[in-house]
Amino acid sequence: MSMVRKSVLVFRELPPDQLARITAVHEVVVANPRKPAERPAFEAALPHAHGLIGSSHPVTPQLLAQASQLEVISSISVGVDNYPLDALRERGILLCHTPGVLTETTADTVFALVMATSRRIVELANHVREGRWDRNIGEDLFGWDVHGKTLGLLGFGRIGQAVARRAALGFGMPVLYHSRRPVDMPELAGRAVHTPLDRLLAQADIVAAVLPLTPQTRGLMGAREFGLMKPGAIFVNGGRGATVQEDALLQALDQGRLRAAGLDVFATEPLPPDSPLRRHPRVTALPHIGSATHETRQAMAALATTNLLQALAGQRPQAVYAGGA
Ligand SMILES: NC(=O)c1ccc[n+]([C@@H]2O[C@H](COP(=O)([O-])OP(=O)(O)OC[C@H]3O[C@@H](n4cnc5c(N)ncnc54)[C@H](O)[C@@H]3O)[C@@H](O)[C@H]2O)c1
Ligand SMILES: O=C(O)[C@H](O)CO
Repeated sequence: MSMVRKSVLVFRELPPDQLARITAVHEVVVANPRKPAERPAFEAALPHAHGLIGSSHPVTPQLLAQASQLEVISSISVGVDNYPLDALRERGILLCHTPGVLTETTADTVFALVMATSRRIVELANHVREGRWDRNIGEDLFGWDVHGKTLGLLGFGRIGQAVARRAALGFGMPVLYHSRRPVDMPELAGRAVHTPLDRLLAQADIVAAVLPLTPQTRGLMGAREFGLMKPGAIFVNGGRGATVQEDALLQALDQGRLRAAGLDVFATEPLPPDSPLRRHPRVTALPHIGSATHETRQAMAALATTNLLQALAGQRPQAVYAGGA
């Protein structure tokens, strides 16, 4: 790799071993703009930065305009909705991300939400914790079987396919999926069927979204779509919050149309303190933990660091989302 020292701005904490790989080659400033005390250092470093590495902070076109030296942004995420794709393309700035290394972990989280909502795991664990388990439970606390139910997947990329494997092979669930194009998955032997959105919503018992946020998917699930779902169905979201119109979801829950919702992602994160989704009795809400295990976050940081170092050395990075000459 090239030994030309460049300037790197780390805008989210990196594990020490990955930070050391960068400091061995480049000048590094670590400053998280989400922390008010670190914001001035972030702003001071931005005009000199050749590389940015981090996640969770929206890189606006205004912010990008200040980064006049920028060659690469290496995101520690697979989702790239925080970045201004057109402006990056226009300036020939590379955008790298971390596909693949978080697929299985995120699929585990999505499936955990399917299980938790169907079997009322959090609600019933609280029942025990709060000292209310004083007799055999009755029908009012029974759950709903997962095995054998029809799963509808919105999005059938890396994560959608990993969820489908769990569902079809582990739980005997027929899978319907909605995606931009049909996918050949020989290991599922026809048990995952490409299906138009409206038909999927009408036929699935459990609908799980694992979509990226794009202009086409923003607000995809609204009142009409929740209205098409089977009465008593479950909705899970492990993709991006803004693909769902949250008011419409709340209405479907309050009207008793939906049995429950399991959500890892929200239109605004962290979820505002007064959001009804925080305390709704039929909602299992998680703080965006899809990929949040020690092993996976380490693998994401390592891949993002490799992407950054390769780009700054003039090589084609391992996982480029867009851009570059
Ligand atoms: N909850 C989490 O912590 C977490 C973790 C990882 C990823 N994610 C989110 O999950 C998304 C998917 O990740 P992936 O690795 O599976 O991505 P991917 O690119 O492999 O798959 C995306 C899928 O969405 C489909 N799609 C895209 N636009 C569509 C549209 N307009 N209509 C129908 N289908 C459409 C594609 O056809 C594809 O099947 C990421 O972009 C990210 O936003 C969330
Ligand atoms: O897109 C991703 O990688 C996840 O949401 C984690 O940020």
